[in-house]
Amino acid sequence: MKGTILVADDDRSIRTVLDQALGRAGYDVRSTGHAATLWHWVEEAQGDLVITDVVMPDENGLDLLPRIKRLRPDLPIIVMSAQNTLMTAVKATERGAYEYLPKPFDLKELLQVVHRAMSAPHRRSAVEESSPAQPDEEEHLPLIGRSAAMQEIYRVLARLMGTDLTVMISGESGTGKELVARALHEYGQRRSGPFVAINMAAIPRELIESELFGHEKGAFTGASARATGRFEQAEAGTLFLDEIGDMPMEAQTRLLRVLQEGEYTTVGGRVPIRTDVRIIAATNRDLRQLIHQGLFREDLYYRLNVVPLRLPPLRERTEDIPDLVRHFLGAAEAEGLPAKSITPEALELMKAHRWPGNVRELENLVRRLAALYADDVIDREVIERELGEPPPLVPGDEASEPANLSATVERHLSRYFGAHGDALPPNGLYDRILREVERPLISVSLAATRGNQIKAAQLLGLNRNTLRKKIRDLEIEVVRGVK
Ligand SMILES: Nc1ncnc2c1ncn2[C@@H]1O[C@H](COP(=O)(O)OP(=O)(O)OP(=O)(O)O)[C@@H](O)[C@H]1O
Repeated sequence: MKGTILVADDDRSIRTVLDQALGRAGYDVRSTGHAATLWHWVEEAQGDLVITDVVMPDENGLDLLPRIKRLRPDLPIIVMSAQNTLMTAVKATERGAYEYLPKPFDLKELLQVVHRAMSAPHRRSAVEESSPAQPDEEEHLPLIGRSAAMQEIYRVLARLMGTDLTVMISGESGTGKELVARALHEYGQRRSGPFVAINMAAIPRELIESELFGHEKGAFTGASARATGRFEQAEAGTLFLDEIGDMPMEAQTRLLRVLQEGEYTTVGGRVPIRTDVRIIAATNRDLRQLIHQGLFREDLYYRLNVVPLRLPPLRERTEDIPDLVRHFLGAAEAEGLPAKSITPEALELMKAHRWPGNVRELENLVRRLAALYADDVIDREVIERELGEPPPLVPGDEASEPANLSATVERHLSRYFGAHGDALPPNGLYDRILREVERPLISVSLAATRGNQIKAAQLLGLNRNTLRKKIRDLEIEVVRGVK
């Protein structure tokens, strides 16, 4: 036997699955539906690893964790939970869990974690007994969403909690980059220090260096007095550098030096100032592309990209929309706006929307409805009116409307299959069909924008260079100024 695993979960089917899978993998398994029995086994010095659920009839598994850790600090514990909030992930990690797995979990992944835990030299997990990150049950920085994508983010955040690592958050505008940066700070070691945010895109380029590092009196025209910079303000805390891709080259060079040497000088100053600041950067632009174009320093990129964290756009996690809507409706109510509910049909319609502005767009819509809409129930018609049918790409061109576009694809497909009789079509169908759809889509967009590739890229939600490449690859003719 490779060792004994103690399993606690009140769901019999999960116990059965784990019994079988772990047994087959060569482990001895003891399982129970009660926290008390698990605790009893642990007290008796049984088991080499614990896998526990959080909600059990007699006790919360998370409350058991510190007790187990105190009694047997070397016993690794894997926590599984269907609650799937950031708080559960954070608490499990904070209380010494070896790993946290949101339910439903992938059995293969669980087995990998078990093998890892059993073969790792049993390190004592750092249990923060004295200062829990967030003593209250309520998350005061609520990150909403239980989709697989968000759960992965919670797990990374929980793991980062005990570290001071530099994090690079990427994601479209409005996906929650700043919220995640704040959560990293609030649940991290520096939570008693300041959180200072600066948006590179919002500050005139020539002022960025002085904003970041401060300046001496007379350093430039208009510098009538010495001013502190964000680095100084963030001392012993976290500095959030938003839209880092918009940072001018000279400022990048200066920032790189700070990251390498841990000190900087103010603009116009000579004396090096030591700094102790954790950096979190964010970008909605493709930094690799900026590097390629010579607009971003590659060495700085590697310094910042220690832990990359990608926030998915809302359209990739539409299952989170109902929770988000309820959350924002609740927030509006807490601010004194009338209570409202929303119908399932309205939510379905919202799930079908593309949300180019991501969570921010959704939040604004819900707030607007909470404030301005008279009825208590938000139904499908309201959402239809608010989100509106997207206008045809080319006004008057029916074929370019999305519904007709999919009909066109279907027509193409049936023609395609028809041409091959009963025989299967040749391989590579997916790419062929995509090319067939891509071509008219790009041509129509270019026609709609009179050949303006920047506007067409915006319309399509494509990067300008990606569009250019596609135009070249698909040999699309661009006619300027003609509709
Ligand atoms: N998972 C989430 N749960 C709850 N609220 C969210 C979530 N993600 C984003 N929000 C809310 O959406 C709004 C936009 O989020 P945030 O400002 O963090 O996005 P961002 O990615 O930093 O945007 P930008 O790139 O435009 O600065 C905020 O009001 C934030 O509270």
